[in-house]
Amino acid sequence: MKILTAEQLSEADKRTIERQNITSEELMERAATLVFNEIHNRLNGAPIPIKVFCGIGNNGGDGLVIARHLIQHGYHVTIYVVNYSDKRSDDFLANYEKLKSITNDWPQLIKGEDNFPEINTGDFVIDAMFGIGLNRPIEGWVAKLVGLINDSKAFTLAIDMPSGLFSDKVPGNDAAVIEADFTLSFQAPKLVFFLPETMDYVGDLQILDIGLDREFLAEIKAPIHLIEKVEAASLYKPRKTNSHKGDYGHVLIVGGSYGKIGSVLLTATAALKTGSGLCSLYIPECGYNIVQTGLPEAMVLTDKDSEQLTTYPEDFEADVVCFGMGAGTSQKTVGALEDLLNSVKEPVVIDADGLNILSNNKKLLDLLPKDSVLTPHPGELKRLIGEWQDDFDKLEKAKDFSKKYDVVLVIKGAHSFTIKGDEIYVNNSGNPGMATAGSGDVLSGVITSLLGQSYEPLSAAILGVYLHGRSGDFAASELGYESVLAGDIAQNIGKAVKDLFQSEMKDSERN
Ligand SMILES: NC(=O)C1=CN([C@@H]2O[C@H](COP(=O)(O)OP(=O)(O)OC[C@H]3O[C@@H](n4cnc5c(N)ncnc54)[C@H](O)[C@@H]3O)[C@@H](O)[C@H]2O)[C@@H](O)CC1
Ligand SMILES: Nc1ncnc2c1ncn2[C@@H]1O[C@H](COP(=O)(O)OP(=O)(O)O)[C@@H](O)[C@H]1O
Ligand SMILES: [K+]
Repeated sequence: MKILTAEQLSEADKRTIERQNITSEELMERAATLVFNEIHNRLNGAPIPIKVFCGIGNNGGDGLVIARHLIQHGYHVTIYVVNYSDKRSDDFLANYEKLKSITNDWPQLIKGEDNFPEINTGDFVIDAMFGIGLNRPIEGWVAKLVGLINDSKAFTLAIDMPSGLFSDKVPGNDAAVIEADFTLSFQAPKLVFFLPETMDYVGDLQILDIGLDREFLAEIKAPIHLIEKVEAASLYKPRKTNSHKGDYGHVLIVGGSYGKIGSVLLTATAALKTGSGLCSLYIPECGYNIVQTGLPEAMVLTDKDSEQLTTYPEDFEADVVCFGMGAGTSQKTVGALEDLLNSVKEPVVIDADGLNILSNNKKLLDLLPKDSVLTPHPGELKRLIGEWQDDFDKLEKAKDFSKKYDVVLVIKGAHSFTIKGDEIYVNNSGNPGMATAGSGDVLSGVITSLLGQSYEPLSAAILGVYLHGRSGDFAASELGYESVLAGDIAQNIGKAVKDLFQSEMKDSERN
């Protein structure tokens, strides 16, 4: 799904109005009625106090339409107009008029702190103050109202965007932003919904298809995509009946050191579980018995050093090589990575200490084969590309890095970002149960396996990140977040792959 900017969405609104020959008021009615339907489906007529806070632009207009439908369906609704300016939009005014015929309870005007209502924990608050039109931080008494709503702990539903959040920049440190429990957003997700610095304001997210012009949406150039099941399934390559293990790639996992052999075991398990035909490991000698016992399906070669990697087996023929997990960063191991990069010409996967070695020895970056996949978590990324000012700056720097070294970057996190040049793919699977030791090692195994199965590097990274998250979702639905271990993620890869072609998740599997 395309992630769009405020400008692109406003343009889509305009084109829709032209091509569908409707008024902007009709489009507002359509969009806000869909929101009402969602609320009605969930509340089912419950007599809880609903407080709708409307701005005076079109986001406020949406709020008025939602409130009108709620009143007509017998809900207990109080409407507040947050009168931060007198420049009311036309569609706001039209819907303000419409209220007259359905209620005698006229909206309450808020013009300052004296007009603030009491907001109780049990209230249901609808935030329709600002949407994509916000062009400067919320200030003064409106900021105080945002604080009051947040402090109330009332369940808060944001319409289109939590008020105070911009679609294209991060709010300042003490900016007033609604902390929504749920956001119902129109037509397309916005990037800030997924960035570490802003995602917490959004709560649970649902995108409503409000029927904006299909042709325009298809044509629009969007360098940022949200990856969900349909997008992941479109990348999947089915196995052929008439095939053998040689068709599915021989992966070589290089890593491990004394006390950190488990990491390579996790990576190799994940690679085999993702479908690699053959899996070999190159590890220090101390790991030999551990790996041969823990994973009899894998083959093991050992370094001459018993505790750390010092070389790379140059004449070994693998389809793809992955380097780094548990390897340590000793000078001898730097040499091992240098040997590897001097002998391998196909894209490699570099993770963990492999990334740390690259950060400490920047000249090695020039040796990376084109389209190699690097999978840093934010700490490793910082060492690789330097500090950033905010998440938008981070993405710019990451794009520059990807272009400079011609590599695919996977920035891991609650939503992992896969970056190649100017293209960004935001993952939407996974859960906090995956914040556990070794889950990154499993991801490297999945991506390496897909590369070995002839997926293009970018596709291997996008699909690998999605499948890894989905495997974590299956693990968490069975075990609960706290009990998910990295090995459980690897054990559930098969379910994640099967699930690509199953249409609906059972509720019990939802996270
Ligand atoms: N136009 C359409 O066809 C549709 C628009 N929709 C709604 O329209 C919203 C966008 O509406 P608007 O463009 O009217 O903008 P908003 O309602 O988001 O904001 C209102 C106005 O407030 C002013 N403003 C911005 N920041 C301010 C601040 N910090 N303090 C005081 N005033 C400030 C701006 O001039 C802005 O236009 C969307 O988020 C969505 O909710 C939906 O109804 C779907 C269809
Ligand atoms: N809250 C979360 N939601 C979704 N995925 C998560 C979450 N926390 C961690 N993950 C995923 O788990 C993995 C953690 O990797 P990493 O930080 O390298 O861990 P380790 O070094 O222990 O292997 C990443 O793929 C990341 O995207
Ligand atoms: K809002």
